[in-house]
Amino acid sequence: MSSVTPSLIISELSKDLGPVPALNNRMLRVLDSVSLKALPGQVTTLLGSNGAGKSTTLACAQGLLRPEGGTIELLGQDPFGDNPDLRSRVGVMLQDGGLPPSMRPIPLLRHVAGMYKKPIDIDALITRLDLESFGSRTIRRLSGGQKQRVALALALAGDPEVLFLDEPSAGLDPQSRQVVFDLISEQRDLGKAIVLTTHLMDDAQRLSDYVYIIDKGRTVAQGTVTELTTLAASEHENRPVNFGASPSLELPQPPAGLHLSETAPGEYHLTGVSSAEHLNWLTSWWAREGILPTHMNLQARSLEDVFLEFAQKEETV
Ligand SMILES: Nc1ncnc2c1ncn2[C@@H]1O[C@H](COP(=O)(O)OP(=O)(O)OP(=O)(O)O)[C@@H](O)[C@H]1O
Repeated sequence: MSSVTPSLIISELSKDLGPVPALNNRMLRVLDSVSLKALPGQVTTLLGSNGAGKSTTLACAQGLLRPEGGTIELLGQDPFGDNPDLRSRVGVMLQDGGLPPSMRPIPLLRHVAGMYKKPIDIDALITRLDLESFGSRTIRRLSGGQKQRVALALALAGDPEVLFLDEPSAGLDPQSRQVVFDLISEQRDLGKAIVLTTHLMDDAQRLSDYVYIIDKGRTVAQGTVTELTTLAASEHENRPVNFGASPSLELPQPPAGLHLSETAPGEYHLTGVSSAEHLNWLTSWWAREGILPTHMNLQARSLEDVFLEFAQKEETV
């Protein structure tokens, strides 16, 4: 990571919640040594399954939940300290919305914006998020996706330096999702530090500058999407190759660890590829037999592959 001053630094965070009846009313350790940094001008993503501890991490980072251990520095300050100005520099979109059910979205948004010294251009935001299309309804009558859009608008109202977005695309239709993604990217380009949570690999892959994979309350991996996908490729050793050639080729016996098959007439699939030698074996066979493939690709690993491997690895530890 670069030498830019992080907007958020979390070190060795631990948090207990409960008491939990299923644990004889003992407390449950939901965060265990989570550390992360979020830089301005970047989308930092906490990626993890349901219950991994993402929302709890965000709640601690915002000063809403006091941790049992570890330190948090938000815009250089202690989020639990007496610093009223800090709140106005941070925008929050909670998972459950936390919106007042009897209010209408637009008056609420204007009211909230009025509380900030330098609010964002509210009219432009209303248009971008198409809030007018359901503006006459109270919040309790809005759909889940409509509430999400209102919650995002409220988070942006004060033109904050740091944005905490808990599952920002949950429940959105494809069009609204695109609008939300565009808004997040624009805020990032304006230099805001965006910390978002998701369990959706596609969202993480599309939006993130830096990803922390959280599993069972621990940070199990971190890096840019490229770093994570290439790291896992070298560690876990399987980059399948697909190629097309004449149908029903006589397939040679590949070296140990590789498996070659014809998946459809003229379509072939080689799994277990983990080194240049494996590709050399493949192309040597082609050269020997005079095979010129019609197409070939080395299957890129997705964040999902990486995520599943880390989650599996944790289970077997
Ligand atoms: N008040 C509570 N008492 C006991 N356990 C709790 C409480 N709140 C949350 N938990 C537990 O803490 C763990 C982490 O929850 P958290 O909401 O942080 O996960 P998450 O990663 O945000 O999940 P999701 O993607 O489902 O929102 C879960 O196992 C959850 O059941």
